Amino acid sequence: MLVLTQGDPSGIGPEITIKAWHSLKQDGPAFVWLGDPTLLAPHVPTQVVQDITQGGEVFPHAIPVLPLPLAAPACPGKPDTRNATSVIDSIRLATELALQGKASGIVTNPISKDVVQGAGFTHPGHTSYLAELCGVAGQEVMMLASPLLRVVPVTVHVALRTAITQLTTDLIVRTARTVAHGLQRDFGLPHAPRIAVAGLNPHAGENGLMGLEEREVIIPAITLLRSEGFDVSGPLPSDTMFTPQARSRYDVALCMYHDQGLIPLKTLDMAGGVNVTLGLPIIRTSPDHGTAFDIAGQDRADPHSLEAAIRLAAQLSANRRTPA
Ligand SMILES: NC(=O)c1ccc[n+]([C@@H]2O[C@H](COP(=O)([O-])OP(=O)(O)OC[C@H]3O[C@@H](n4cnc5c(N)ncnc54)[C@H](O)[C@@H]3O)[C@@H](O)[C@H]2O)c1
Ligand SMILES: N[C@H](C(=O)O)[C@H](O)COP(=O)(O)O
Repeated sequence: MLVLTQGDPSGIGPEITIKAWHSLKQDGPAFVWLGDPTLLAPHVPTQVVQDITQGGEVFPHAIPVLPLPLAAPACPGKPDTRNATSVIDSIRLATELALQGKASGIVTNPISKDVVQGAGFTHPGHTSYLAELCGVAGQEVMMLASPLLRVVPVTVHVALRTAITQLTTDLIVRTARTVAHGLQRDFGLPHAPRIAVAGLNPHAGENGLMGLEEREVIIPAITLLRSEGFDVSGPLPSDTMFTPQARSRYDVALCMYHDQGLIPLKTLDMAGGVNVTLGLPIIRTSPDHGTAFDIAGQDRADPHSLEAAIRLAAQLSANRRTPA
């Protein structure tokens, strides 16, 4: 049974949860909502459950809820830091259920990083918080996966200037190892994952004419990974590595910074994209988008990325239980 966190109650999480439930209620995968039931009712039937195992029998006719009350009423589009504790508790409690083996995985509705950080949350988002809760801090990797493309940013939620200073051969190597393991264990890739490594600079540095990071940082990482038997190509010019022809030659693109990977992923497939955290002892996915405060409460949110996240979490969980 999957657990779905409530996310920021003023965002589109409640709306896309309701829409996803209508799509999944007959054939699943089923989930239990961990949040304030007033966010869903009266728009949709809900039923409080005492135990996550009761979720399966409830799901076809109501959203099963593990209740977690908000501190203040949620107003769509107007986030309230008074609810930050409830937002964070939903993530923490869902993680505990997964670590105890009671939940097969967790799917997280979007949170607003600056709202929770305004309440003292010190992480840049779910990913590092989940790693801390799971006791694997520093081993987490963020992947955005869709049927059209998988991207992994080696540096993530930091300023671009900081990302460039954070880029090291060791970080690229460690990230690639985690990605290869996750693609084989959780995604069930039947072959050695083909990893395409992006350059950092235009034209991948043009042999040092436009930057030295490829020569001094990225190529040494590729060389070391190849010596360990990984199927790695690059450094590739990132302006041509996302064409259909180029994408057919790899299973995942290792990108040097957040937008280098997330722009092509969300441009190609915002509805089918899913955020997956690799390197954790639990399964975690989330939609590839955020809280969309600008459209919250207007019945305009597209639920497809959340539905894809729920389906992928169920698939990854099954693959982890019965490895190929
Ligand atoms: N997975 C996550 O928890 C996650 C992901 C990205 C951003 N965020 C957070 O969300 C907040 C807002 O971030 P942002 O504005 O950069 O990104 P966003 O994804 O919330 O919104 C960007 C644009 O895309 C639209 N959009 C997003 N999801 C949509 C959907 N399902 N249907 C229709 N339109 C959709 C929004 O209306 C907006 O115009 C920030 O605080 C950020 O930290 C969270
Ligand atoms: N995938 C989102 C993005 O970067 O656009 C999100 O911010 C990820 O952050 P967390 O899953 O760590 O909250």
